[in-house]
Amino acid sequence: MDQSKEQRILNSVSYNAIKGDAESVLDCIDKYCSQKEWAMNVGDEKGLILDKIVKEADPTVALELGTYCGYSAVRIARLLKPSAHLFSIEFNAEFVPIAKEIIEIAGLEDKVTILEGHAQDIIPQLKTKYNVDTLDFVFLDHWKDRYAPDTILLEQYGLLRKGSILLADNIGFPGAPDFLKHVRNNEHYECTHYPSHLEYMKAPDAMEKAVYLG
Ligand SMILES: Cc1ncnc2c1ncn2[C@@H]1O[C@H](/C=C/CNC(=O)c2cc(-c3ccc(F)cc3)cc(O)c2O)[C@@H](O)[C@H]1O
Ligand SMILES: [Mg+2]
Repeated sequence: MDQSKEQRILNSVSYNAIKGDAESVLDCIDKYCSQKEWAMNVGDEKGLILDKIVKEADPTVALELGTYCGYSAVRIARLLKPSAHLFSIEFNAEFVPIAKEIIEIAGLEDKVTILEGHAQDIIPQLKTKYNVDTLDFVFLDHWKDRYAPDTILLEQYGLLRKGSILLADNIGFPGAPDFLKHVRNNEHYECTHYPSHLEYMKAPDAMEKAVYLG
């Protein structure tokens, strides 16, 4: 059976990236997806905004919703301090092994745990099953209509603390209007908008940072 696009991305990383070098893994994926096959990685331009916010947050415990091929997991994990950890939730069984392999090629397998399943099923288990207290940073990049309900779940399960930083991709396109409605004009959040462009394209996109105020 033909390989999937995600498998071809892994092949390219496996063949071209320098083992243990996270930057070379990111560069390889960005090159492949801008020159060969577009894919929905956060990409190099919005990736710089992600880097900035992760450095600002300097999280001990981080969560990502929507691992996909692991591009943003590598992007985030490469910036984590030694004691820090990233949990990344992904429900597509085809993507999980691909992401695991890409994270391993980047040498970041000890910093990232991929939790296979639906976010709405796993978020309620983070404290009990994964020993999480509260989350310092959350990157939302999964189905756009899940951003709002899953943010509410994070609140309801006491996973956010004063100062927890949420960063959401694709606020411009495909858009996440319910999420924006939830965090903007909400006294529990302080929001910042970051205009940018769609990964590997000229089309406009944006990211939104929402700091939980408790
Ligand atoms: C509740 C739940 N639980 C667990 N995993 C979950 C989950 N919901 C989704 N996932 C997982 O996360 C990824 C899904 C990402 C969705 N991202 C986008 O749709 C997306 C689309 C574009 C785009 C832009 C222009 C176009 F013309 C077309 C598409 C750009 C983007 O940056 C995107 O992120 C994917 O790996 C999926 O399995
Ligand atoms: Mg995205």
